[in-house]
Order: sequence, then C-alpha cells, then structure tokens
Amino acid sequence: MTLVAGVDSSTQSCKVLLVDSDDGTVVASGRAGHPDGTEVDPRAWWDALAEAGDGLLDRADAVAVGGQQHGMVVLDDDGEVVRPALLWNDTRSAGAARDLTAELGGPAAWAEAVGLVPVASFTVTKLRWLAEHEKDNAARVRQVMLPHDYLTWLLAGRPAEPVTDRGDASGTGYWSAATGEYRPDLLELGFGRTIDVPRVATPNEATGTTATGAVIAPGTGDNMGAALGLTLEPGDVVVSLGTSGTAFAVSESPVADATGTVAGFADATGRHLPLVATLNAARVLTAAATLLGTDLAGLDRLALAAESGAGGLVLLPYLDGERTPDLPDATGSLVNLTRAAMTPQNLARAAVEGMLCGLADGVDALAAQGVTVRRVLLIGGAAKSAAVRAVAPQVFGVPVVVPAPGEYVALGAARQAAWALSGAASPPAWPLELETSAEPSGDGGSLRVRDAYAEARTRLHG
Ligand SMILES: Nc1ncnc2c1ncn2[C@@H]1O[C@H](COP(=O)(O)OP(=O)(O)O)[C@@H](O)[C@H]1O
Ligand SMILES: O=C(CO)[C@@H](O)[C@H](O)COP(=O)(O)O
Repeated sequence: MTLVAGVDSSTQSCKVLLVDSDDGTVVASGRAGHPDGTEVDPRAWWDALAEAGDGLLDRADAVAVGGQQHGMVVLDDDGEVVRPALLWNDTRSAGAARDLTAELGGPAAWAEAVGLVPVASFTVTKLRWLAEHEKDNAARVRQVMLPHDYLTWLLAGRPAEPVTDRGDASGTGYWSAATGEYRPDLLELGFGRTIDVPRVATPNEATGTTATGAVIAPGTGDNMGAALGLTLEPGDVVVSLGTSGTAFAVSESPVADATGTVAGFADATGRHLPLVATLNAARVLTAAATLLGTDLAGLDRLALAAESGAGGLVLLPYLDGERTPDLPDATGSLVNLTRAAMTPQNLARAAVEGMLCGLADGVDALAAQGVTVRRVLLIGGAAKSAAVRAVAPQVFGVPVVVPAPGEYVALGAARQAAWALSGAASPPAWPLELETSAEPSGDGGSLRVRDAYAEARTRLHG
C-alpha cells in the first residue's frame, strides 16, 4: 500500500490525514489546535503540524499542505518571521483596501487585473497596512508567503526557492488567475517596493522532498483543497461552514466580478474557483450556544424545536465584522424582537438561519456569474450540526448533500500528493461517499426566511 499525507492548516486547527493513495481510504489521522486571534506567529502552525503529523508524516511517500488563504507571512533576509502573520479574518487593513481600490482606478480595474476587488482579507491590503503602520518591520521584509507556502517551505528544509500554487496565489491580489502570472506592479503598489514571492508550481509538480524523503506537492489554499477532495461535478456548489463561511464551484473560465462579491480564484487543478466568503460561520453557532447557556447539541435541540422563520426574529450575524457584504466594522444585530418571538428556541433558530442566509446570498452571487447550482454540498465543522442540516435545504432552495464526515481539505491535499507522486495527467479517482441528502420542502419557507433576512440587512446596512 502506498501512503500519502494531506494537511489542513486552517484557522482553528491543523489536521493531518494518512491516506491509501489507491482509493483514498483514510488509514490514520491527527489534529492539534492553533492559537486564537487574527494575528498568529506562523511558527505555532509549524508546531501544530509537528504534533498533528507525529507518527503520520514519516510513513507517507508524498505530502501536501492545504492552508487558510490570504494570511501575510513576512520573512527577513535570514528567513526569520518579521512579525506575527495577519490572518484572512483580520480587518485592520480595511482602509488600505479602500485606498488601493481607488489608486488603481476602482473596483473594475482590480477585477480585470487579478479577478478580485481588495477587501481586508486579501494579502496585498495587509502589506499596505504593514508598510504604513510598522515602518521598522516593513523595512526588514525580504519575502512574503502564504500560510501553506510557509509550511511547505519548512517541510522542504527552507530551500532557496520557495513554492506556492495557482490556487493560493490567486488570493493575494498580486497574481492573476486569468493570465497565470504575478503582477509585480500591484505588489509594489501595495508594499511600496518589490519583495520576493514564491514560484508558482504546476498543479501536480513534485516540488521537493521532506527530511524523511517524501515527495512534496505544491499544496494549495484550503478551499481549493476541499474542491479537490470532493471531486466536484458540474452543478455542484460547495458551502463550507468553518471559521469562515464559503460558497464556491469549479469553473473552466476565470471570473472577474467588479462588484467584488465573487472572488475569481484559481483551483488546484488548472481550472478556476469562483468563491464568496463570509467572516461569520461556525463561530456564530458557538456564540449563540454560549449566550443561551448551552452547548452545540443543545443549540441544535432548541433550533429544531422552533418553527421555520424563528417567529420573525432575524440575526444578522456580523459578529466579527463582515467581508460579504463588505462591512468590516459591522456588528451583529438581532431584529424584530417581540415578546412572543423572544424564546431560546427562536434565538437558536435565528442564529442558524442567519448564518445560512449569508451563504445563500453567496450562492446567488455565484449563479449571477454563470455558475450552475443544482445542489449544495455542505462541509466544514458546522455541517455536523443537525439543525444546520435540517435548515439548509429550506434556505438554499436546492437539494443539500452532506458528504460522509471527513476532513475534505486534508483529503484534497492528500489527493494532490498522490497525483504528484504518480506523475499522471490527472488526480487519482477516489470515490466520494455521501451521508445525507435532503430536498427543499417547496412550501415557500425558503423565500420567507430569505426575504426577512434581506429586509433586515437592507434596513440596517443599506
Ligand atoms: N456539531 C457541531 N455543530 C456546530 N458547529 C460545530 C459542530 N462541530 C464542530 N463545529 C464547529 O466547527 C468549527 C471548526 O470547523 P473547521 O471546518 O475545522 O474550521 P476551520 O477550518 O476554520 O478551522 C468550530 O468552530 C466548531 O465549533
Ligand atoms: O478567506 C477565506 C477564503 O477566501 C477563508 O475561507 C480562509 O481560507 C480560511 O478558511 P477556514 O479556516 O475558515 O476554513
């Protein structure tokens, strides 16, 4: 049996899968937590990878790392970390995003140049923030990497030429998925001077070897990793409910959405990955459970005991600010409180419905860019929630499929590792097992919930 390892270094934790490269069967797994917060010392991710991969990585013939997108890892001349990485959900660079958008001539110019319009998540805005606010640190920066690039570089023993891949490069704001090339002019616009960036490897390239001799594949961003792990078909839209909420699909052609709602990312196979991201997903449920003095299972029970529509209550779940819609300084709101509606059951239901309505708006935005939406595949930590599974078909209005429980980002990374090891033209065909499938009820409940959410959002945020 040939074993390959896939890593998901995501916001809250590092997960490692050891997988049979013939059929994708997971033979062993490990997990370790990441520090909380929106700026994190990248060396903590390396420690977490060592802990999660202990006894696994050394058994693999190939390895790849999937990682949270966009995080700014800045290194000095000696390859040492200059300051803690600013993560995708750190909103301090919102002003920089506005400035950069204006400086290039507006949103359409950015969408045309790199397939996305700057918001605080994207790396180029974090570089601008650093250049403006920490001049001493900025002066020491020799190169910038993404979280998965940094871990891949350390696995390879810090080679002179670090690598990244199309998928993660497409979330920087200085690499174009449409042309497949860096835009050094935009990197310089962001940071004020040129710095080194990793080489973009081909999707199935063997880029190096680990200390134990395993082949290292390019790795990718976590959403691209999930797309690879799920073997998507036309009409499939993935909704991932982790720390972030994301909605995405694989497409043959690049997307340039001048509204900035859909980011025109690349995928990990040479195609494209139009994606909408929200800052508030699984943690909305943990926060609601805490507020109600219960745990996630208790929140599920409460939400399932309420009627669809939560008695009119609507939660706009912008607890950590928001990226889609672009409201970095927003806070959450609970609206339409009446004495009759104000029950723990309705509040739990409103949390689930509010989180999902934000993602349903994202699915609509994908459709507006030409993505066919036949079914939604629900993944990420909060896809385990019984209430989420029950409410999702009503909110999305299309069949919702939940794949068998698994770490699909790490599985996609393992699939990429197997692909690089095989040298084949396409990734190995691994079967996808589904756990549940549910149809929308068709009684108009979806429209009522979505309309109430849209009305509250427009009333409060325009
Ligand atoms: N049964 C559940 N119901 C709701 N949320 C859950 C459940 N199990 C896990 N989660 C949440 O999933 C999140 C972790 O999901 P994950 O996809 O691993 O996140 P990330 O990739 O952002 O680190 C945590 O916030 C956790 O509370
Ligand atoms: O910013 C994005 C996508 O553009 C996020 O999806 C990050 O990639 C983090 O993902 P999770 O850790 O929440 O899975």
